[in-house]
Amino acid sequence: MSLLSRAATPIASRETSDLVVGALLRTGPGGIGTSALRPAGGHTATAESDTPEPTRREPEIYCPEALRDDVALGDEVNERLVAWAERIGIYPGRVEEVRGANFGRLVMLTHPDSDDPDRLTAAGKCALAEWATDDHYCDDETQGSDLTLLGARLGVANAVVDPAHLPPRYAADLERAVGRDPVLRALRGAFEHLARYADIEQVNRLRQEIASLFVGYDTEGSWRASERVPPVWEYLVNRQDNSFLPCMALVDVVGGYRLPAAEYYDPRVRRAVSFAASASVIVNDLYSTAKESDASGLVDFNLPMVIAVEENCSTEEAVRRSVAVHDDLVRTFEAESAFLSATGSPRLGRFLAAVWAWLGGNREWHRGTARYSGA
Ligand SMILES: CC(C)=CCC/C(C)=C(\C)COP(=O)(O)OP(=O)(O)O
Repeated sequence: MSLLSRAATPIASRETSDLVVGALLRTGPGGIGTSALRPAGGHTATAESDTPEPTRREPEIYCPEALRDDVALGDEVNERLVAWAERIGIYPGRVEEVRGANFGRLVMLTHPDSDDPDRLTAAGKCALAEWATDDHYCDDETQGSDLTLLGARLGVANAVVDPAHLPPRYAADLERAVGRDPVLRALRGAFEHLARYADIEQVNRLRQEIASLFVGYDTEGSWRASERVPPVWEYLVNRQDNSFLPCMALVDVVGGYRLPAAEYYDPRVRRAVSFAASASVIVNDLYSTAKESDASGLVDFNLPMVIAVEENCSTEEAVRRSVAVHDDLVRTFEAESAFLSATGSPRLGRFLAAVWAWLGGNREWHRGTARYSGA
């Protein structure tokens, strides 16, 4: 769950948990669910050794392809994001890891309807600030995360995202807290940059999505603190909030138009986009599972893990079932958004097409980022 190596508490709460979590821990990169995975990079043996390199595998999922891959644009945005991260102070001393994660590539791939580096950088800063909140507050003890402080920190972070209005004396205290904490500065800075392109309705929309994201972070912290593996339904409820929805919510901002609130919050649109959001983050679960079971035997939550625990099945089978959940979500989004596009406004059609494109770019980024491959 973090960009960086971290220490977390092993989780096991049900009778089967030790067994299943143990099985998950024994699986290394490329090891989990191999029969549900397909080779992506081929199988090679080096000249120096007859030992074959581990085959890189990736989940065979139902997902659109990325609509563009402009490496130069992605690099340009990435360098701007890395420079900003350094300036603002997130991930201190880990600049190369931030560069390798290549969040610039993520926004280039997921927003193919803009080639404006500044717009893309604004969206990238939002994503990076949201990720930094997760890593620094929730997942990475080497970056100061502390479960006992999580709720309080997220409360202050939310007061930066949705600015708190305090009596002057206390407002100064809040400002000092922001000055001390790079995560808070990143969240504020990202919103400032975004305001060049987002109107007040779009800014408020993002605030709301981030509030839900923070609830998701808190929920995961509670599972971890209580060493409780949630049932699958509860995991999926949380993963809808703790998802890439805040990124997807910006597709119109980056595209240079606005989907009005009446359409964005239409329950039928909300439902379709929520399916896409859940699918986007199950992709993350599928690609980051190996990273989340690190060599020191630590494990984090992901869909294959909670399915394996609840359904008492092998990790291979749990990956297969997770892929099936993912594919159902994508197909449902595809069908419902096709209907909504056919019957709704041209803007809605454009927005839903952009969410579809976002899914394709998201998977492409997960395929290559050093955040998950360690490349
Ligand atoms: C960009 C964005 C909304 C990120 C915040 C939420 C987040 C970190 C994810 C949705 C990814 O999930 P996870 O916490 O599992 O992340 P890692 O796999 O550790 O990168």
